[in-house]
Amino acid sequence: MPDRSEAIAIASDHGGFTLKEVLKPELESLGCAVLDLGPASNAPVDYPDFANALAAALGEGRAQRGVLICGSGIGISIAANRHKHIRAALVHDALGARLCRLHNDANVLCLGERLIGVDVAKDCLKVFLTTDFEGGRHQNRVAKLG
Ligand SMILES: O=C(CO)[C@H](O)[C@H](O)[C@H](O)COP(=O)(O)O
Repeated sequence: MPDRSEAIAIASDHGGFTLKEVLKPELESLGCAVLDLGPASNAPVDYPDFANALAAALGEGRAQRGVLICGSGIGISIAANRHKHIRAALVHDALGARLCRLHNDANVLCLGERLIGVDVAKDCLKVFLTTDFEGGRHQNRVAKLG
């Protein structure tokens, strides 16, 4: 289980709003404090604004890891990875969620609401939160990401 003191920030655009609302109680049931950075409805918004808000929350220590959702997961992951302290992984299944933690020490999970089902998304979330970075040969590689 995740560290109970860990806060997880979550944000989306309109294309990821419904899945964001589904995953919030999942995060709580996993013992995480949830920092919802919006949006508050599925009215059209621009995904970079929400990726930037989440990056700021992690940079300021208001959350330790994050979840970002848009329609495909692509735009919001691109936006998040423009921040040096963010390692955002766009994931489509539990194996991807596991590998992005084991090998890449990803600190942000990105999902595409229009591409994956709710149960797969819940699996990805749980695996992302419960898998530790392997370190070892991966440590230097991750350090070289900047
Ligand atoms: O950024 C994306 C695609 O790379 C996301 O899927 C967005 O949610 C999507 O582009 C939003 O599209 P919409 O037609 O404006 O709903």
